[in-house]
Amino acid sequence: EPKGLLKTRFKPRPIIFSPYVCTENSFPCEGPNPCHSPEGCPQSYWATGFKLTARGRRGTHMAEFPWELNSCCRTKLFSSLSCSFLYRNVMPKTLDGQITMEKTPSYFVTNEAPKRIHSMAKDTKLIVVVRNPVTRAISDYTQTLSKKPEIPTFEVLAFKNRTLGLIDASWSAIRIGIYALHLENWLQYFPLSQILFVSGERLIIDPAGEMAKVQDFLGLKRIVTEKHFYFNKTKGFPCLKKPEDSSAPRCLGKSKGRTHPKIDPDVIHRLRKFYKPFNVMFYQMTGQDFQWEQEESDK
Ligand SMILES: Nc1ncnc2c1ncn2[C@@H]1O[C@H](COP(=O)(O)OS(=O)(=O)O)[C@@H](OP(=O)(O)O)[C@H]1O
Repeated sequence: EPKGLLKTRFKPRPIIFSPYVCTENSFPCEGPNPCHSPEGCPQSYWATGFKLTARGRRGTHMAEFPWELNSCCRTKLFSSLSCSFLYRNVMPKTLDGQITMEKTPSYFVTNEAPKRIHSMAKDTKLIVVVRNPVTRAISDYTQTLSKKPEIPTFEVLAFKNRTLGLIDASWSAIRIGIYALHLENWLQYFPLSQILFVSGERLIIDPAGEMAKVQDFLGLKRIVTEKHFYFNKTKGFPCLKKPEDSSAPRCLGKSKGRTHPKIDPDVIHRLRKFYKPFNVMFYQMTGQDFQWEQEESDK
């Protein structure tokens, strides 16, 4: 069974995973493939492509997708397929009472995504998980570092000119955290009422609270509640209690909650100053105060 299929026991509204966004016949993924690394995406998938045989229209073909690839590679592969009508045609249909979900973090910062998604389905509901952009940048860097240990330090990458304190806003780890900028792009196509902003910080402290907002936003009954979570101290994250269809509790994987490197406090301070006006703008745009200015220290 495909791993990416988001199944749910919350009948009568099962959720299926059906990732396609593109309505234009273009290839959105340009530039080097970040998944081309020994521990990343196997080169052979890119060299030969995978078997996409449309055996039926109701999901059997999904098994042909190389779900064993990591999420980065799957996203890359999805992106390359998303503009193919073949791909679109072989996706399972969304049946009555089902919600189709697609989870690709990079869409939030992809210029063409709002227009494409809007032209595909203008009533799409959008959920964005945001966290303090400084912590986000460090987390992003930590993830890259885990794959490429030879990269320069965070402090080096963060600045165009450190003496002048000039932040390098073109570095993706930093650029992605300028949420107001990206949101502006989405608001050209979608009203704010169609976008839910989930606090990444609150998702850890109060997962049930954030999930309640998600369920309300999607028009679902509040089925996921406090009773489904417990806090795993070792992991530092909430975990799901024993799911009905499995014997073990479910925590986030090894790639979540990596220890972040210790960053020079001056650099943190400079970054906080850099983000402050953008954060304030973001709070005004969303009508939500995420309180990132109040966090005293980073992880
Ligand atoms: N459910 C939930 N609640 C709170 N925080 C979460 C959750 N899922 C992922 N994370 C944290 O988000 C950071 C990036 O996660 P991902 O690896 O999933 O990102 S990505 O999809 O690969 O881009 C990464 O942050 P750090 O661990 O601080 O580096 C994840 O731990």
